[in-house]
Amino acid sequence: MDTESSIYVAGHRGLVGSALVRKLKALGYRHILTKTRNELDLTNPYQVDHFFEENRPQYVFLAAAKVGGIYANSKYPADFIRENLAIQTNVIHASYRFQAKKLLFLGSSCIYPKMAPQPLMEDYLLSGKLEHTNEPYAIAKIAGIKMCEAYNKQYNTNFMAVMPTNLYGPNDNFDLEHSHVLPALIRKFHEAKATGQGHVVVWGTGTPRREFLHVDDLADACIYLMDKFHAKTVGPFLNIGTGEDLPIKELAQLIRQTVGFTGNIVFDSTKPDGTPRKVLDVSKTDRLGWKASIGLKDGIEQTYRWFQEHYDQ
Ligand SMILES: NC(=O)C1=CN([C@@H]2O[C@H](COP(=O)(O)OP(=O)(O)OC[C@H]3O[C@@H](n4cnc5c(N)ncnc54)[C@H](OP(=O)(O)O)[C@@H]3O)[C@@H](O)[C@H]2O)C=CC1
Ligand SMILES: C[C@H]1O[C@H](OP(=O)(O)OP(=O)(O)OC[C@H]2O[C@@H](n3cnc4c(=O)[nH]c(N)nc43)[C@H](O)[C@@H]2O)[C@@H](O)[C@@H](O)C1=O
Repeated sequence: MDTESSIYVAGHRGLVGSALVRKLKALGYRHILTKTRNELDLTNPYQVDHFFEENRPQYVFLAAAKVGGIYANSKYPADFIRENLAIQTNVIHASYRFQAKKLLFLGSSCIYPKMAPQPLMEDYLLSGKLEHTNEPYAIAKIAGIKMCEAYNKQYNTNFMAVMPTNLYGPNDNFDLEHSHVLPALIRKFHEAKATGQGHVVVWGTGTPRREFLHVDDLADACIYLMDKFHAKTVGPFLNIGTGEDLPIKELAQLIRQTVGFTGNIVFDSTKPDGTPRKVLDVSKTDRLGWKASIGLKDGIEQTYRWFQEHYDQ
C-alpha cells in the first residue's frame, strides 16, 4: 500500500472501521473509500458489484458485519448468520472479480471450540464444538476464513483473515442489551453513579475470563499486516490480541474504579456466561513484528472519557 492507493474500508462508521479510517488518515493515505449502509447495502450483491466496478479499490478492509454481545447473538441468530454470510460473500467475491490486490477479512476469536486448550492457537480451528450462544455468528466467520483460503487457492488472490479478541474503544456500541460487556459496564456504572443507585447488575457469574484489545491497537495491526505481508507467507489467518485475560468480575471492579462508583456489584447468574475462557495465543503476530501497546487500564480510562464526551445525558 502507498499513500496514493485506493483503499475501501467497509463498515467505516463502526468501532473497527472508524479506527481504521482514523489511523489510515493519520498515516497519510489519501484515497479512502467509504459508503454508509444507506448508500451501499453490502447484503445486496448487485449494489456491491456496481460499487466495485465503478471504484475498483486496490485494498479492502472488510470490517462491516452484524455484530453484538452475548444477548444479541442469542436473540437474533438468524440475522447474525444471514447478514454476515451475505456481506462477506458479496465483498470477497467482488474483490476477486474486480481484482483487488489484497483483502483483509475481520473474523473473531469465537471461531474456536468452546473447550479448546488455552491459549487458543490458530491450529485449533474446527477441532471441537462451538459455544452455543454465538454458534451461527461463529459459523459465518469460519466460512469467511475458508472463503479467503479457497479464493487464494483457486484464483491466486491475496486475501487474509484476522481473528481479533474482544475489542473496545471510541465509537463502540453502548446499548445496554445488545452491546459487549466492556461498553455495557461503562454505561451501567456511569448511570448508577449519576443517579445514585446502590448497586450495578453484572450478567452471569463473573467467573468467565475475557481478553480485551483496544481498537486503535487492532487498526494498527490490520494496517501493518495489509501493508507488509502476503497471505501465502502468514498462513490462512492470524490471531490478534494481547494474550492476557481477566475474569469479568475483575473487569467490573476496574470499570467501577475508573468511573468512581462506590456502590456494590451484583451478579445475575440467570444470565448466560458464554465461553468460560478464550485467551488468544499471539505468538504468530509477535513473530511478524506486531505487539499490542495500549494497556487495559489506560484503554478503559480513554474510552470512558470518550463516552462522557459523546453520550453524557
Ligand atoms: N467488537 C468486537 O468486540 C469484535 C469485532 N470483531 C469483528 O470486527 C468487525 C467490525 O466489528 P465492529 O466494528 O465492532 O462492529 P460495528 O457494529 O461497530 O460496525 C459494523 C459496521 O458494519 C456496517 N454494516 C453492517 N451491516 C451492513 C450492511 N448490510 N451494509 C453496509 N454496512 C453494514 C455498519 O453500518 P451502520 O453504521 O450503518 O450500522 C457498521 O458501520 C466485524 O467483522 C466483527 O465481527 C471481531 C472481534 C471482536
Ligand atoms: C466479541 C465476542 O462477543 C460475544 O461473546 P462474549 O465474549 O461472550 O460477549 P459479551 O461481551 O457480550 O460478554 C462477555 C461476558 O460478560 C458477561 N457480562 C456481564 N455483564 C454484561 C453486560 O452488561 N453486557 C454484556 N454484553 N455482557 C455482560 C457475559 O455474560 C459474558 O460472560 C459474541 O458476540 C462473540 O461472538 C464475539 O465474537
